[in-house]
Amino acid sequence: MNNLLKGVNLYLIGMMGVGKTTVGRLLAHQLGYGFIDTDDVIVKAAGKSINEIFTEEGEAAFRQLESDVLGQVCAYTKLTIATGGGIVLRQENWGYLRHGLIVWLDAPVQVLLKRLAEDETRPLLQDSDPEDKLRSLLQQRQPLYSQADLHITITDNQTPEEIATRILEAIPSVLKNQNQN
Ligand SMILES: Nc1ncnc2c1ncn2[C@@H]1O[C@H](COP(=O)(O)OP(=O)(O)OP(=O)(O)O)[C@@H](O)[C@H]1O
Ligand SMILES: O=C(O)C1=C[C@@H](O)[C@@H](O)[C@H](O)C1
Ligand SMILES: [Mg+2]
Repeated sequence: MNNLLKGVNLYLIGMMGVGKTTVGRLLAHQLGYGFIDTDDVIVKAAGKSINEIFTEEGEAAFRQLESDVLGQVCAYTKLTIATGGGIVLRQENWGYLRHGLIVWLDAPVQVLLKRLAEDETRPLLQDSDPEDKLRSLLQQRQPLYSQADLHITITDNQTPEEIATRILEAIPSVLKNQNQN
């Protein structure tokens, strides 16, 4: 697989809670790739949490930091990159994502809700109705996520290991399609 990918980066996109960070780490390990999480890089660079960035500087400032980080990491190869759920929102980010293979992890809102129930680190979910919020974010973003090279549908009972294996198994078909273009 490593030979087939020829160092091309893998970008994981999808809604918050879908498992980009968890699965991305496993994929990197299996491919012998480095692992980067854009949210983690932003937190380290800013010296504050994502909640603090949203509260003190606003979402637009966070999105700018996110684009800056993505623009920098796409210069490297042999990376699996877990992105933030909203990375698809900015047109300029697609220019960076297209440097690599884009994998959309897609799970039903009920699965996301269950995973994020106790989690207070996602500012956009600090809402009186998190389920409704997730539904409207997904509705807004679905057409953007669907521009990925690979669409992986996730059900409730699949382990991160199983999902990583499914992605690895699906990659050759996408590379073949890309070579034909
Ligand atoms: N396949 C899975 N089965 C069960 N739990 C999972 C699975 N994948 C991830 N999780 C759990 O769901 C939560 C969210 O996962 P993770 O942080 O990887 O999501 P994310 O897509 O990176 O979210 P964000 O966009 O907010 O960074 C974590 O608690 C993680 O342990
Ligand atoms: O879906 C989103 O817009 C976000 C998801 C997280 O990964 C973080 O990037 C942040 O909480 C925003
Ligand atoms: Mg994450």
